[in-house]
Amino acid sequence: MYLALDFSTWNEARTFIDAHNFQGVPVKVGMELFYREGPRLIENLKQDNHDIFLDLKLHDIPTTVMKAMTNIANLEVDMVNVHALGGSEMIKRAKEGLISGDSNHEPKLIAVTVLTSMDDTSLYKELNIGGSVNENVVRLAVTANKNGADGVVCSVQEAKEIKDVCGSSFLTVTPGIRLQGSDGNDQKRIATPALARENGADFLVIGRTVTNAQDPKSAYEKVQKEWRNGIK
Ligand SMILES: O=c1ccn([C@@H]2O[C@H](COP(=O)(O)O)[C@@H](O)[C@H]2O)c(=O)[nH]1
Repeated sequence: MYLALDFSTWNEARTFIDAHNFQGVPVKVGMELFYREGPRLIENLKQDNHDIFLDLKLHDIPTTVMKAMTNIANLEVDMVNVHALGGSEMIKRAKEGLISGDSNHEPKLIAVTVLTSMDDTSLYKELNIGGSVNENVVRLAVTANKNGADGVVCSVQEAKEIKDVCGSSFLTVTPGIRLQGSDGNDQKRIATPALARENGADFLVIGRTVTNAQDPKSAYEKVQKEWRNGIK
């Protein structure tokens, strides 16, 4: 389970981690924090023994993504990602870039399918993309799988079908996690930790349910417990 460090500065993120005893938990670093703090942030988090999912969602021509991934590989994080919509060649080259880094520690390559902030209406009415979200997610997962990705970002709703189609070792990383009755915010495809468990998601990404909670530690533990044990 990755805690999304959606903060503007390392100082804010560290204050939150320390105040609520999240020392050493796996964390997800996104654009907001990385674009402010850069690679030294990763050094700081590694020194503090956090596993790191670097969520920069690369999407560019294959050569550019490959070269960027070579540099990212040297940060020795655990997981990185690209947008699957960049296509098969881009995904292949991203993997090549990760392999060709100087480090022996190769991060897992994850492809973002359809953002969890989108639903069927956003795809069709806004973007004129045919097919349901579910169909598009599964198709992108198959492309990612064929071209060397280790898994995908998807919603909990698609996790089971992706495992059926791509195999059980193909990873499903699922944001949009909410406790029963919590605000979905800008997310459209949300699900509880219990459903994530039922659908076989490998990793949860948990942000505002914890970071905006009155008692973040107890919200985190509730999510963790529900994910491990289901609702009892
Ligand atoms: O499809 C995606 C891909 C990435 N995310 C990221 O996950 C967290 C979710 O935050 P919540 O506060 O739990 O909604 C956030 O950092 C997103 O950038 C995603 O939500 N959906």
